[in-house]
This record gives sequence, structure tokens and C-alpha cells, in this order.
Amino acid sequence: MIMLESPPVLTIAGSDSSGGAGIQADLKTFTVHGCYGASVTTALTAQNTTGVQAVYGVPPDFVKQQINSVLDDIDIKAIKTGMLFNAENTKIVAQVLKRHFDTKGHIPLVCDPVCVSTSGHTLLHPDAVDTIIDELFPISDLITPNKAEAELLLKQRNFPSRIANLQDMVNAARQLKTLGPQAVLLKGGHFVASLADLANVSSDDTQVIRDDLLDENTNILRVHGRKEQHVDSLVVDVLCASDNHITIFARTRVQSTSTHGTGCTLSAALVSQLARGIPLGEAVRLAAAYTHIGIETAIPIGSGFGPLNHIHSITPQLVSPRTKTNPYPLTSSLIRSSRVIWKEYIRHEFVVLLGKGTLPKENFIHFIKQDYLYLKYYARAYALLAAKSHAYAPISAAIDVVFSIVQESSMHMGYCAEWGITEDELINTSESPALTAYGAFLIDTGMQGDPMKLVVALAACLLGYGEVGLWLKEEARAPDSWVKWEGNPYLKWMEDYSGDVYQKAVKAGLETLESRAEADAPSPIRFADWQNVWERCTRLEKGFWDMAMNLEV
Ligand SMILES: Nc1ncnc2c1ncn2[C@@H]1O[C@H](COP(=O)(O)OP(=O)(O)OP(=O)(O)O)[C@@H](O)[C@H]1O
Ligand SMILES: Cc1ncc(CO)c(N)n1
Repeated sequence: MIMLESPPVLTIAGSDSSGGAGIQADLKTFTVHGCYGASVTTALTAQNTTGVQAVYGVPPDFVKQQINSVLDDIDIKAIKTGMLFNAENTKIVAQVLKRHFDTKGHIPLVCDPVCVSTSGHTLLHPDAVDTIIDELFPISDLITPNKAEAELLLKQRNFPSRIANLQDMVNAARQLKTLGPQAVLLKGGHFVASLADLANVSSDDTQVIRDDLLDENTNILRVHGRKEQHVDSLVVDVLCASDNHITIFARTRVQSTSTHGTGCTLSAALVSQLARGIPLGEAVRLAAAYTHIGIETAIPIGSGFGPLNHIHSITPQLVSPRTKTNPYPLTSSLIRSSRVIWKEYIRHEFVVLLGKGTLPKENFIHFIKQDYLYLKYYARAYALLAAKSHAYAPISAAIDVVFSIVQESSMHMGYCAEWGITEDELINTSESPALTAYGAFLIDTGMQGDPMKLVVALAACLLGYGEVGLWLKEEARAPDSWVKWEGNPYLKWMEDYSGDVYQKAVKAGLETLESRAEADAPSPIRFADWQNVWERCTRLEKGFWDMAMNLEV
């Protein structure tokens, strides 16, 4: 996506010579979030992936001059503080910011109370802890301590400080908020939680957000891939908002040593979101997802704990080859590139009501009639793909799909008969605008030069329905599930899309997509075209279910 505005943001932090944490991590993160990054340096570190070798503080007067130079001139939209080094620097930062806020108005401020590096090196003099609490916390909109920092801050003010379980994290986040900031995000990178822990902390004022669109939780990638499941080893970040409401953000833990600078990166991503006016809860979710993918896609750098991959959001993931653990890199990056709309599609109200068995019959009938007409476009698009293919194997593969779509359409005819719709009525159904738009887009995409665009366009439907089928089937397995399987009037639909025949087609579709991409070497412009086609088809799919819900003709 092209960002037309770049809100200016500021980091006040230490320099990391190895480039993975501190100011360097912040500036990279700001840049890929489309923000303009300014930086005030509080300390220089000689540091690499194995640890911190030396620290050199910047004199407080010079820190003050830097902040004034930036804030007197540039319309900064959000600020973060990281490593402040000592009490003098902390004090001056708080004073100067306070003065600017008093004269020019408040600017959203995130304080990452960096105290100790992952390698155990002191990044903040112990006598500065009180200064951070007394001077900086009261003007901060959010503080983002990790587990060790939270324990240190609480101990400083004689709170019970040991964090041994998830309930302790929730309590600690609440107590930290009484120290003065508007909100607290207690980061959980150094704490391993399980699904059982999550179940134990649920209560009325605690919400759990499971970021379920990461690869590990995308059913088609997991079921048809060879990814090992580590779904019970979780990372949780706990947010205590200004109204004391607790939100727990839970994601699958990545087994990786590329975790240097994760904390700096998370708070820098958060600041970038806040600068765009994104509300705090959503900003945390987006920033945590960005950090997570950065860890997941990192390539080892250095001999110790390497940096995460800051530029994943602007690098085509296609560069990553198909491997045993990541057999579907293109699919995974397409899903990620339009994750919000993809989720609106595969978790659509239509699907949820269908799973519960409470979808009104008229909506389903409306859908199935339009879907019958859709399959005609879909078959024509595959026939077009055959016409555009240069070898017998892909021609024959595309024609096989044409035949199975024709079969699927007779399956629809069968459904319709069950629901009392005659063949005549079905054939004479008029197209809804949502269908015309989708069908025309498929054919138009096919008429263009790059056949891979057509392959991508066709995949959104195939893979999305496969995902929905697997999701409903998996959800149905849980005790007291919201999905009604036996006795559901739409059982056959759920069985068809989760069943072996359709899932075999999904797996074949994944293979086609990935093997074609592997044999290709797309330029960034072509890759962006594929992403765009995927995004538009995902949107059209969502539109199709909107149409079914609204009974639009
Ligand atoms: N192994 C991991 N898998 C997934 N997410 C992780 C992992 N490690 C850290 N994170 C995420 O990274 C973010 C930073 O968390 P962490 O608690 O590690 O901060 P930190 O200790 O301040 O980091 P650092 O000192 O390395 O900059 C959090 O959102 C956390 O959930
Ligand atoms: C400069 C700097 N800031 C913060 C951290 C914490 O990750 C670090 N290692 N180095």
C-alpha cells in the first residue's frame, strides 16, 4: 500500500551499534510503517548480538538541545522513550517534554522503561528508576515494561513483585498503572504461557485476543503443510487500559533466537500506529503482530541473539524458498498482505450463522442460487487459464478443474432441489451486482498478460472456502462448541467443504500456486500486482457473503 502521509514521530533512546535494537530498530520500524522518524540519542552503546561491551552516556544538556531542536521545528505526532541511561538524562527528558506539552499541547508518549538488556547488561543506572516513575510515568500515555522491568519497578515501590504466572502478570499490569501512566502494556517475551493459563484468567473485565491469523492458526496452511504445531506454547502481552480493562494478546511462541530488540521494535511500531490515530488496543495488536512476523521471518545475523526482520512488511516474501517448515510461502504472504479483509471474509457473519445452524433459510437459498451462477464464471476462468497455458500438464490440470466445477454445480442443483428450488428457477435467477462484479473481475484478470494473476485470482475462492470448511470442522470438535454439527440444516455444506474431495482440491490449488511461483521470478511490481489481485478477490468474496446476508439482487 502506498502511504501518502508520513506522520513525523520521535524516538528518544540509546544507539545500538549492531543495529537491531535502540534508535536503529526504532528508525527502521518507523520507516516501514510509513512514518518519518526523528531521533534523540541519550547514550551510545558498543553492542552486538552477544551482548553489550560498553556504554557511553550523552551529557544531559546535549540531550535537551536535541529534543528542543526537533520539537521546536517538526510537528511530531507521537514520541517514544527507550534507554535513558541515567537519572540526569531521564530528568531532563521528562522536564523538556513537560515544557513542550504545557506550551504546545500533549503529544502521545510511550515510555519503554529500558533497564537491563536481554544479555543482562545495565542500560539504566539503578538510581534512575525512581526518576522514571516520578517524572516520566505521569506524562506517559503508555509504559511497556518487560517481565524483569515490571518486577524491578514494582519492587522499587514495595509492591509484591514476583511474576510467576499469567494472573501475576495481570495483577502487575494493574499495579504498575497506579504508578502514574495512563495505561500499561506488560510484555511477555520472557514468560511462557499455555492455553490452560488463558482459560484460568478469563473474567468479565478481561478480554483475551488470540491473533489467529498467523500461519500456525491458518487451517489450510497447517493441515496441508508440514508445520509442526507449537500452539500450546504462547507469548502473552497484557494491556491494562486507562479504564483498567485488561486485554490479553496471545500468540503462538516462535522458536527462535532472533529476539534482539523485540521490545524496542514493539514500542516503535506502537508509536507509529498511535501517530496515525489508531486506538490503543488496535495499535497494540498491530504492533505485536508486526513484531511477531519479524521474529518469524528473521534470518540469523551474528553469533548470538540476532535481530528480527524489520522489513518483512515491505519485502516480498517470495524470496523465501519453499521449505519443509514453510511449504507455502506465497500463500502465507498473500494472506498476510491483506489479513484484515481476509479475516472479514473467512470469519464472515454468514459463515458463523451457518455454523450455528441459525442462518435464515432465505439467506442460504439466495446464496446458493448466486453461487450456482458464480461457478459458471469460475469454470470459464479455468478454461481461460487452460487457453493461456503453454504445456500439456498445466492445460490438463486446468481442464480437470473445469470438469470438477461442472460437477460441483450439479451438487448445487441437488442442494437446491432439497430446499425446494426447481432447476428452472435456478437457471433463470438474475445475477446480483456482487456476483457480476466478481465474475467480471475474474474474466478481466484472466484476459490480462500475466497468467499467474489469474491463478492468484482463482485461489482466493478455493482456499477461502477450504479454510472455512476446516475452521468450522475444528471448532465443532471443541466441548460445548458454538458450531452445531449434527442436526445442522447446513451440515451437508460444511461436510462438503471440510471433506476429503474438496480438501484434495485445496491441496492441489496450493501446489499449483506455489510451484508456479517457485518456477517464476517476479519483479517487485509483478508481485505487488499479485497481492493486489488477491486483495480484490478477497474483498469480492466478502462482498458475496454481504450480498447473501442483505438478500441483495
Ligand atoms: N519467541 C517469541 N515469539 C513470539 N513473540 C515474541 C517472542 N519473544 C518476544 N516476543 C514478542 O516481542 C515483544 C517484546 O517482548 P519482550 O518481552 O521480549 O521485550 P523486551 O525484553 O523488552 O525485548 P528486548 O529487550 O529484546 O528488546 C512482545 O510483544 C513479545 O510478545
Ligand atoms: C540501545 C539499546 N536500547 C534498548 C535495548 C534493549 O533491547 C538495547 N539492547 N540497546
